Amino acid sequence: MVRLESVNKYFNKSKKNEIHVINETSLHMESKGLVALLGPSGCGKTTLLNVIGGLDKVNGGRVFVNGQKITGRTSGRVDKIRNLNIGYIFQNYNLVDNMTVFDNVAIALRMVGVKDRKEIEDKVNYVLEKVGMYRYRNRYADMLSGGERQRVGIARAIVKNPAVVIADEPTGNLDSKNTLEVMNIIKSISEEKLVILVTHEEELADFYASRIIKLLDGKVMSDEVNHNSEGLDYRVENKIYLRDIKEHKRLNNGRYDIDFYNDSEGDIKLDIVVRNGNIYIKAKSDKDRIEVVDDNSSIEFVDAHYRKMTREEQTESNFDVNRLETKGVRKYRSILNPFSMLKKGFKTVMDYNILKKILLVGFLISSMFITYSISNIFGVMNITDDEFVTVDKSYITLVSKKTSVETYQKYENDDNLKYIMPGDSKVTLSMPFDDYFQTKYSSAQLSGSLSDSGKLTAGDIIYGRLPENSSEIVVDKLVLDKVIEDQMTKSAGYGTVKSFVGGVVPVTNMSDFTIVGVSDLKSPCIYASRDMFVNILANAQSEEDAGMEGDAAEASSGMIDYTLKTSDVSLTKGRWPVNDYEVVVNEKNKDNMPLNKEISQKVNDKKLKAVGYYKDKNDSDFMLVNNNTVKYDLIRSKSNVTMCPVDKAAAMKQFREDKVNVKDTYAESETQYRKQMWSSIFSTLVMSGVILIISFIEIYLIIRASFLSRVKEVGVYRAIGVKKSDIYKMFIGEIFAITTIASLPGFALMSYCLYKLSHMAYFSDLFLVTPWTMGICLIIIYGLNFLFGLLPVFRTIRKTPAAILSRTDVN
Ligand SMILES: Nc1ncnc2c1ncn2[C@@H]1O[C@H](COP(=O)(O)OP(=O)(O)OP(=O)(O)O)[C@@H](O)[C@H]1O
Repeated sequence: MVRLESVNKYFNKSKKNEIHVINETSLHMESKGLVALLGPSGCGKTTLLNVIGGLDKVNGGRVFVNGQKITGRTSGRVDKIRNLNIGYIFQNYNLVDNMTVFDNVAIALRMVGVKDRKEIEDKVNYVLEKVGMYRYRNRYADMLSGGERQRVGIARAIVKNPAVVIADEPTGNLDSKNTLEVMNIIKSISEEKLVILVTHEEELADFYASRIIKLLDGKVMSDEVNHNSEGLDYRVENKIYLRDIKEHKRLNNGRYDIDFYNDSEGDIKLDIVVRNGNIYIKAKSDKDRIEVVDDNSSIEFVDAHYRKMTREEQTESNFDVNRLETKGVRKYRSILNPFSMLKKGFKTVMDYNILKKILLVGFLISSMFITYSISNIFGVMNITDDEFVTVDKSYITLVSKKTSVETYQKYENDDNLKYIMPGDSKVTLSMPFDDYFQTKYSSAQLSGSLSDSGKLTAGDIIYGRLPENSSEIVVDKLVLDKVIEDQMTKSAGYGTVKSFVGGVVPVTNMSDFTIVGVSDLKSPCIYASRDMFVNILANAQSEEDAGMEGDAAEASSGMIDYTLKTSDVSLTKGRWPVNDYEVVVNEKNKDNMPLNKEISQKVNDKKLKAVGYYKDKNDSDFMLVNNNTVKYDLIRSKSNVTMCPVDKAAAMKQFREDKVNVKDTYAESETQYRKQMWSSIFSTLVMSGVILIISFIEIYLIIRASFLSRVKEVGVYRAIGVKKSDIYKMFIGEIFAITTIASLPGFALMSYCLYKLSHMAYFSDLFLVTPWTMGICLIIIYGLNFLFGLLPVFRTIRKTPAAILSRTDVN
């Protein structure tokens, strides 16, 4: 049944304090009988049992249990063999403290695959009754005395009816009465099974054992069949044998019948009072202690002489091993399924003491930190178009400080370009708030990139409609979004993008434009008719002077398309400037600007020719030229040319091949913005990184602290044969419960706050609160808790059960 072949075991091998605790031991034990291992303390008895029971590894030799080798095999395999074959009674009980007596015993049955509740109940109750613990079956193990715990440990070992029972000092903590009861049970088990017993009490071994092996310093000193002694001289302290007491006096006068037994020398002085049916006894000397013996007391008076226990009395034990025969096929089983795993996890957390519950606040805080940091990192990394895009996304820019009109005209006729315009296309149109008196003198500054309304289709418009004539414009939502953030705009009644539809936008020297539609093309554009571009560029504020008020907005050179003014001024002499480089000036200048003569003002390095005079009641002094001349003036005064290509990529390629300096405005502004943002992103990353690391350390420390107090529990579970996977499950369930109870609310709270913040203009770019960023936060929170939580479990569980227990053995 159990065979050891040249087994060697060392502790602290190759170190100064090396102990050769099992020394070349070979033994063979049959499938029945009670084998007692005797020897002085520290000679290696427990270690030998651990090796046989698969709780510890050997350094050499082989061990077989029930024909199966348990040395040199995986821990899972060893667990299986020992669970199905061995019942272990531990010297220090190894009960699971937070389980009831019943559950401590029942777990052994569940592990060998017994599922039927009734069967479990019958067997557990039977063994508990036999070891005298039935009435305590619902008590938690940590409320039991040492002797009671030992009896539960015995019940657990035998309940599964194992082929081998290993008993390490099973009676070490029992009084003599219980010792005999337990030994009688063990003896009756050994009639059918193999029991290996370690005991210090030689007389017990002599009486009960069928074979006695004596060990010394790890070696077998003797190994003999025990010719059992006749009787067991084992005095039971709680029985007082009255006939062995030397002095006996009797007082019997009819009314009083008192027996007095005394084995002490001194005087006995007592007052006995009987009153109202109660008996009061008072010792006259302080030294005498009085103990009342009644039905509930553990002391028993026996009206006989003490005698050794006889073989017949020993076999009187009515322990019936057959009642423990399991019905189904025995199988090494997991004791937890996903449901019970979670249930146990939540229960464990709920049962935490107050200190541990306070530690849970740490999880709450760290999950808040993690959520904050992750959302912050994503927020600053997530650069959206509206943060940097300033011109129509389809535009490219010809980079040139000064462009010649000839070059400009060449590109104007290029088939690859839909249209071009001088400068960077950015304009600012002022829309005055005329609706209310209070806001009359303020205006909304609509800054955007001038773009062709002809490109729009009805599907691009989210409010209003497409323009129908050249005085109607469409503004993109991106432009308006920036404007409505302003409090003044809101109080002027323009709190929504939609409210801008119908807004009137005056441009100096031109007739008013009306906003007829709002587009949503994520391009910051003001869409107007292409014919209007030159005049808008010449008369509207450019981006730089957008901040200035009033007249500063006027075209700096004072050159105006005469068609815009024909109704305001009257031509007094000459004709309108239909040809390029012709000009009509105010008649007050006629003396120094003679008709049909070149004047000193130049456009495109060419002198203008005065072809007429106008009269204006406002006494203005602008130069009226044709649209081309205005354009030439713009070309020469502005750096860069904005181009709208038919196909951006193809145009860029072509320009690069021709070595023309063009840039993809959208791509470049993105790169530039990213560069500019990097410094702030970097500092955010560092801060968030530090917060994350602090959170990780916090989680690790909390779980580690919590786990250290649990190492013993893990050792106990491993020792009684619970699968490694079940121990992982227990902790997974617990970590899941901790995370759900403590971290999840922290995450939810922080997500809610960040969500609110991210809807405020100032914070909107700082935090990204989307389902997927929050999903990532959750994964990180649960993932980290599992990782750090299972790390100490993993490190501990790799050790043998004996090694885990030896670290925590304080009993
Ligand atoms: N994990 C361990 N690491 C180092 N030494 C150990 C370890 N476990 C036991 N020992 C030592 O090995 C020797 C044998 O210990 P073991 O517990 O097997 O003896 P024992 O005969 O069962 O003693 P006792 O009768 O007191 O229980 C002892 O000297 C003990 O100190």
